[in-house]
Amino acid sequence: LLPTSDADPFGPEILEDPLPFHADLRDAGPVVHLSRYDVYAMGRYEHVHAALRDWQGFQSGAGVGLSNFRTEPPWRPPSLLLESDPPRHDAPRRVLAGILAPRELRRLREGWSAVADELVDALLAAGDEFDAVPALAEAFPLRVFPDAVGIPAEGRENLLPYGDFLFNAFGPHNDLVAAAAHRAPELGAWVNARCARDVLAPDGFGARIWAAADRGEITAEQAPLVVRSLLSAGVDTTVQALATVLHALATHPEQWRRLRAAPQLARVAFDEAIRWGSPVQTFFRTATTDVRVGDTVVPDGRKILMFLASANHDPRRWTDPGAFDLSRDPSGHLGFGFGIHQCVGQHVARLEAECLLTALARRVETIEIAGPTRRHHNNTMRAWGSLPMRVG
Ligand code: HEM
Ligand SMILES: CC(C)Cc1ccc(C(=O)O)cc1
Repeated sequence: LLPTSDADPFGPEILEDPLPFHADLRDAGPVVHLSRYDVYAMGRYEHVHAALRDWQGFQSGAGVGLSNFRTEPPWRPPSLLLESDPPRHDAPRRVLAGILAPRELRRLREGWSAVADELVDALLAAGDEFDAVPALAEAFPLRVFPDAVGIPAEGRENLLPYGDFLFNAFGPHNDLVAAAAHRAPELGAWVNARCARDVLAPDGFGARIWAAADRGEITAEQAPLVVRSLLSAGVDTTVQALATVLHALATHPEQWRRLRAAPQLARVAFDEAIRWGSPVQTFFRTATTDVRVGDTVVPDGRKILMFLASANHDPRRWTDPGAFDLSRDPSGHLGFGFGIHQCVGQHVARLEAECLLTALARRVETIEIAGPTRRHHNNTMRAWGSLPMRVG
């Protein structure tokens, strides 16, 4: 018998605190029918992991949001990576994986570390209390990533509302989407204009995508869409992942002390925070045939909602999943996805985190929450609106 629930995972109660719902979802079985949206939800590590591996059975080409591209027009031209299946997915993925490979990022490390050091020094000079969301989690990615892509300086403040709308748009057309829908056309036009070859700096990620088109690895028509993928996925995600790791360290002093004693733990701290907090909470796949999950058959064409955050707390896979623990090996977490669509920008994110956390660990002895924290609700992202912080 297929368990069913009328819960609303995109409503304010669950967006504010999803953990009880995740526990109920895992306990109910491998698949639960969500009657409110007529979709199939998976919360256990084993099944989310298996579905992400099985790109033939669980496709991305019909969109990774609630909207089914087989029946509804997407609000923007589909991504050649995120919303594509092989073979269309292959060349754009290969190009971007090459440009964002760890060895290609080495040239950025020195400059990004210097920006992180400067940012932390300036913050400490201004006082010992600040809101870590604007002052660190937003400021650092916005200082280094748009430059690395090579977009012009003006208007970069559009990147965050564009991302917020994009991540809301993967969910239902609820109040969160309605509140920002009026800005979508203007934000979309602004982002699209920054994917054109002539506005991109000669040595950034964007120019390297266009150079791949010159070499025939992708077409000239595909190049701007691949640049758009960077501007879509590369900002809000790292902002909220940095906010997540800063909140985790500020609320776990013993883990902060371990990081200070060994700053090389910065990368483990970041991945453990992504497992523990899962800034990207959910996204969908679409069944390409009648697919079996556990003893349930999900019919062809139906949407499957994958709860990465629940899988990252599944006690069948993790010991004491609720603990934020730098001695744990977080590898295998699903916070970057898994399989052919696994985050192609994860090394960029890890380098940003390493630079910022190392700068902090070297300059600050204690960090703690200094006032009421506030969540920012989004249909896909677990986000912080405000993290008042005190450093010592
Ligand atoms: C900590 C920060 C980040 C998190 C948590 C994150 C999370 C994810 C996840 C879960 C996926 C898989 C989506 C799916 O399977 O449908 C993904 C894919 C992707 N990410 Fe990230 N991401 C992060 C940072 C970045 C950055 C910095 C970039 C660009 C530089 C980026 C670019 C992409 C792209 C282009 C895809 C699509 C890959 C494909 O479909 O082949 N992400 N990301
Ligand atoms: C977690 C993912 C949904 C983040 C993401 C967003 C957008 C794109 C794109 O290719 O536009 C890729 C990845």
